[in-house]
Amino acid sequence: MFSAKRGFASVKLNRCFSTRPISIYPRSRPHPLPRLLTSASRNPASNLRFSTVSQWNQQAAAAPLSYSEAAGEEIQEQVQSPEPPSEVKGGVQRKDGPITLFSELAERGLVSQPVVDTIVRDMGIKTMTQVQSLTIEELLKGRDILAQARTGTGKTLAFLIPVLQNIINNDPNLLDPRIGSKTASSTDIRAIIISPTRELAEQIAVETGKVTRGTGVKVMTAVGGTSKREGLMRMRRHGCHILVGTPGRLKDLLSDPYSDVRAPNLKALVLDEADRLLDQGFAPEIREIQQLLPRRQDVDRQTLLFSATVPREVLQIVRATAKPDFKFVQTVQEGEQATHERVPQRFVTCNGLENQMPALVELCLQELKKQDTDKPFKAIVYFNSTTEVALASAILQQLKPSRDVPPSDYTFPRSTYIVEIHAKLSQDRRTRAADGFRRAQSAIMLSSDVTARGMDFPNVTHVIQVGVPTNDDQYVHRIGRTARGDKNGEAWLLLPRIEARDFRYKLSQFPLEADHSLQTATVNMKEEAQLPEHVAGILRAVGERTAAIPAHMKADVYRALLGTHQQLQDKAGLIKSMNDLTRYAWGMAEPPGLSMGTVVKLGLRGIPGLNIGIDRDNPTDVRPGFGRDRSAGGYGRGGGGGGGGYGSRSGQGSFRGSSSRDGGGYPSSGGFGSSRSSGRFDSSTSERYGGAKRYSRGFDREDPRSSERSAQRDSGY
Ligand SMILES: Nc1ncnc2c1ncn2[C@@H]1O[C@H](COP(=O)(O)OP(=O)(O)OP(=O)(O)O)[C@@H](O)[C@H]1O
Repeated sequence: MFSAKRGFASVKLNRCFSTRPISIYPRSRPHPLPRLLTSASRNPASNLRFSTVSQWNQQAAAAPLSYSEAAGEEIQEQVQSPEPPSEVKGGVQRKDGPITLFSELAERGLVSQPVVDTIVRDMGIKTMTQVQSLTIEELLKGRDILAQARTGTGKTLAFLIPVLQNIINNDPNLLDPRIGSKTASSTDIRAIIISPTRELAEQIAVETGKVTRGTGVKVMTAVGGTSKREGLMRMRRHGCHILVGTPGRLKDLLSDPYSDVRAPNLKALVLDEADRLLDQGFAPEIREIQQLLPRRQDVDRQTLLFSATVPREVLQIVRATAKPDFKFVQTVQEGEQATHERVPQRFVTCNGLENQMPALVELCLQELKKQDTDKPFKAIVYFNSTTEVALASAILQQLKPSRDVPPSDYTFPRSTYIVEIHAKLSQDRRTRAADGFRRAQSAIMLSSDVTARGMDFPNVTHVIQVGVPTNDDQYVHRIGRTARGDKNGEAWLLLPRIEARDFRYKLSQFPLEADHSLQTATVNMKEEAQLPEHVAGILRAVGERTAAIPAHMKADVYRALLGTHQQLQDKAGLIKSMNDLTRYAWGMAEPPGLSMGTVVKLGLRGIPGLNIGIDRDNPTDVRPGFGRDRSAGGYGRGGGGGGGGYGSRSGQGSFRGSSSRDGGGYPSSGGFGSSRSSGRFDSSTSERYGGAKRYSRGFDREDPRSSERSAQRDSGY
């Protein structure tokens, strides 16, 4: 957990435990709603939109089609945005206009002075961001709000301040730390904040601890992967006013008749990353949590929903269930993508899947060379599956100088912190990885989507995505890890040629520019070539490190990639590319085996090039040539059949394409297409090996709909 020593909250936060979850709120306004119209009173200086259901009916006319109107439903009012810079610069605040300075919250008697002092004096935050300016005052009135604002624009404080103040307004004693502490109880929780990931829940709890410092309001966390018992003991001992957690553990606590965790006077329910929490993966648990809370007819509470992305369906769900005074605050203009203008976005087309790792290493080396003490290189590299994260981490870790690895042009500086994070690690390791990366100056974090949303790592200079993300929202959230607050950052996307169509389809609306600076991206690994020394050097370095990776790890990545590329139409092209990866990058004599069940499930039946009937997950499969023992030895440097992968012997700048005849150089062939293996890779032969019944594991894309669900099951995500 975070501690004051590490530069986080001095308030002691406690984590507890695990799981269940929406028709979001009870329907509280008449249905069906009349079709409403949009009025537009847009401030020319503004690109903000602000809507209230109660105002919809008063709107009469015209104006362009709004988001919701286009959807055939209600209306939105376009209202003025604040203009913080000019007003704030002059130090003169309009007393009737939108609030843009935190100090004014106290001056207007809206927020208690000690709370404002904490924000302004202790946290050093004086001026509000747009989303804060547009929501805080409204939320203080107890309204339901769904707010959409760009990543890194302070949405957390936007909901924390009103949640805290409304609790204090309801029970002013809580402003006094002594009295508040004495009256705190786990059976009288006043606010619940739900986050889709454990790391984010912990981060929000730390932020809440900062804001509540100096008051008697107690903050606790409840996330999976931690001891439920210990968490409960802490909660009972210290009490809790604000509980921050993940859906599974919250549901578990609230539904447990012996937990003593209750919220009979709940004032606020916050859904951070609301669209994620309301999608199919989490919605059932959120629904169950709501059913465990007092009915809104009996106890009035507000619901606060925040995210950088708000798909239309989410808006519709929320509208259908929110209070009549519900507002939709949107600081991202309609049709505009919620990525920051300050993030240059580049894509690199790699010749094949086998070029991605060298291109990643080349990019990191290139950017590390440019770093200086004022701006150290700090990158998050996103992959679409946990196995890819693990493999990349294993390779990159070995590119750091050690007893066995002398520093060279192809190694990272010793000071570069390299760490992996994904849902299959223990919670303890995940927390340590996140903490370590947060504190590090120069660092590379290999990550699945567990860190894609909400995580506020300081000073991230680069977000690099390997492969096309699941959808455009995921792209937005990932690149939102950089350029936070007033910082700058850049985003890179490395994709193989086979994903080009997918890329154009999913990400066409983003301002991505082609980049051709990475030479390793375009090398044709199948042909002999004379390469510049530094290109050959990178290929050699990556090849040697790849050779040392156990075969089963590569086989897992192979299966995961098949899963994450399921939507690709060109199956034959996919298998060919995958087999090139296993051969030219990993030095495998033949592709990892797949059971017939897996092949069928993936829609690959009849596709040439598969190695069917051999599944390392099947313990009865003892055919020679497969499984860990053989293939572990089959990689790497120059074994006759093994290969060595990337340029393991391509010194002096020369770079030799593979040939099954010479079996050496870069990369060696290892019998691909040799008589021994021929026949295995055609579908007719494959059929003969069919019959394995188990569905292979390894399809572990951590995308919003599959893996987080399984992660949730596995580890209380
Ligand atoms: N008014 C402000 N002025 C300057 N910095 C702020 C302000 N409000 C919040 N911050 C800081 O900006 C950073 C990003 O805030 P936060 O994590 O709340 O962003 P977010 O909008 O929730 O992002 P995401 O969409 O990624 O979840 C934090 O470090 C926070 O302390």
